[in-house]
Amino acid sequence: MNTPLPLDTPGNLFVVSAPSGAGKSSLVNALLELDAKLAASISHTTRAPRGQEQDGREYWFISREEFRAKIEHDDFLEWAEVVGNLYGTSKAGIEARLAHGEDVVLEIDFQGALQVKQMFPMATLIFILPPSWEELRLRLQRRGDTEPDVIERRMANARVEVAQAKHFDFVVVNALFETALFDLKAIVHAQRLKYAAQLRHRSAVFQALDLC
Ligand SMILES: Nc1ncnc2c1ncn2[C@@H]1O[C@H](COP(=O)(O)OP(=O)(O)OP(=O)(O)O)[C@@H](O)[C@H]1O
Ligand SMILES: Nc1nc2c(ncn2[C@@H]2O[C@H](COP(=O)(O)O)[C@@H](O)[C@H]2O)c(=O)[nH]1
Repeated sequence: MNTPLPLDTPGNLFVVSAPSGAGKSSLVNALLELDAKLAASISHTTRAPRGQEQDGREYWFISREEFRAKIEHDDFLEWAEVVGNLYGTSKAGIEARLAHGEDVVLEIDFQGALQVKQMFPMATLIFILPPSWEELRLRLQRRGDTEPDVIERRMANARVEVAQAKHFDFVVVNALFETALFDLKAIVHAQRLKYAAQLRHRSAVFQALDLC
C-alpha cells in the first residue's frame, strides 16, 4: 500500500508523462537547465541500461528481486510495469524536498501519474503528445538505441497511453521543440502562482480563525 504525501507542502510536484519517444526527457532536461528551482527524481527500473545510460544518472538499475523488496518496504511513491519492465519513484528525498519548498518533476508513465494524483491532488499532471504516429515512430528510430521489436511494442503501448491524456491537467503537443518548451515553462509558472496563492489563502483563513 502506498502511503500518501502531506497535502500542503510548500514545494510543487509536477508529473510529466508521454508515450516513449514523444520527447519528454528532452523537454524536461531543457526545462531543468532553465529552472534552478526544479529538481528531477531518478526512478528505479528493472530494465537494462540503454546506450550511454549510467546507474544513478538516468535511472537506478536494479533486479526484479530488489524491486519487489522495495515494494514490500513501501519505498515507492508509485510504481508500474511498462512494456515488461518495472519502474518506480522512490519516496526518499521527494517528501523532504517538497517540505523544504523545492519543486520536483517526475517523468513517469500514465499509471504512475494517476497514482500520484490520487495520493497528492496538488500534483500537476502534464501529458506530452507527439504530433503524429509517424513522427513518434521516426523519433524512436532516429534515437537509434531501441531494437525494432521493442519499437513495435512501444508503438502499441503508445496508443494505450495517449488514450489516458484526458485525465491529465494539461496536454502539450511536442511538434516544434521550442514551442513545446515554452508551453511547459508557462504551465510550471502558472501552477506555482496558483499554489502559492492557495497556500496564502489557507494561512489567512487560519489567522482569521485565530482571531475569532
Ligand atoms: N520536437 C521535437 N522534434 C524532433 N525531434 C524531437 C523533438 N523532441 C524530441 N525529439 C527527439 O525524439 C527522440 C525521443 O526523445 P526523448 O528521448 O526525449 O523521448 P522520451 O519521451 O523521453 O522517451 P522515453 O520515454 O523512451 O525515454 C530524441 O532523439 C529527441 O532528440
Ligand atoms: N510509473 C513509472 N513510470 C516510469 C518511471 N520511470 C520511467 N517511467 C516510464 O517508463 C516508460 C519507459 O521508459 P524508458 O526509459 O524505458 O524508455 C516511460 O513512459 C517512462 O516515463 C517511474 O518511476 N514510474
